[in-house]
Amino acid sequence: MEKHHIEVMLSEEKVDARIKELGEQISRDYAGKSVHLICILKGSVYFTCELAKRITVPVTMDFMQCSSYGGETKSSGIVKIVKDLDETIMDRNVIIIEDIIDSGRTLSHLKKLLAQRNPASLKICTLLDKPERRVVDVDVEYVGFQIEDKFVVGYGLDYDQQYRNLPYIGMVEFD
Ligand SMILES: O=P(O)(O)OC[C@H]1O[C@H](OP(=O)(O)OP(=O)(O)O)[C@H](O)[C@@H]1O
Ligand code: HPA
Ligand SMILES: [Mg+2]
Repeated sequence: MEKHHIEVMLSEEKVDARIKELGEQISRDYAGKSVHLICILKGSVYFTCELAKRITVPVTMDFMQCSSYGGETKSSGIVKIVKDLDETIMDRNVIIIEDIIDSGRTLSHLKKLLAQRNPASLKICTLLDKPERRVVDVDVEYVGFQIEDKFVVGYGLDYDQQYRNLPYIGMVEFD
């Protein structure tokens, strides 16, 4: 890893307050139904857990893992499925939960893959969106924050597997 330090971009209070709002919005949108949250490992673990606590309709969860970044700050462009879902999503109201949409490659690939499995509905919820970096277009229904083009860590996001446990979103500044 290059020499770097971390600066706060979004405080713990801001992130928590926005997740509460997203939970309330999802609860309203799915009133009278249940939701099946798909947590994309590893980055979205923290966000998925906090969001699930703020949703008031019945929630079930499953986990999937893709990888494209490895130890780099640039996507390799190849999305690998490392772990598939345990359960069927057929006829369920599925929401893919992501920590960040950057190039859009991961979510575009996942949305196509999951749409083929006949869910009742399929939406995407991401904590962070970096629109400037988009290479592949993807419709995202729920966005926590739009951010500038900085490599960010914390709240599940890593730089070479470090910093996931920071309770805020920090940006990596290279010294
Ligand atoms: O829009 P994209 O350019 O595809 O980037 C977004 C994806 O990259 C990160 O995952 P990563 O592959 O680093 O796995 P991780 O969650 O285990 O860190 C992040 O969690 C998203 O899944
Ligand atoms: O800014 C980022 N930080 C960490 N992981 C990422 N994966 C895509 N973009 C990022
Ligand atoms: Mg990563």
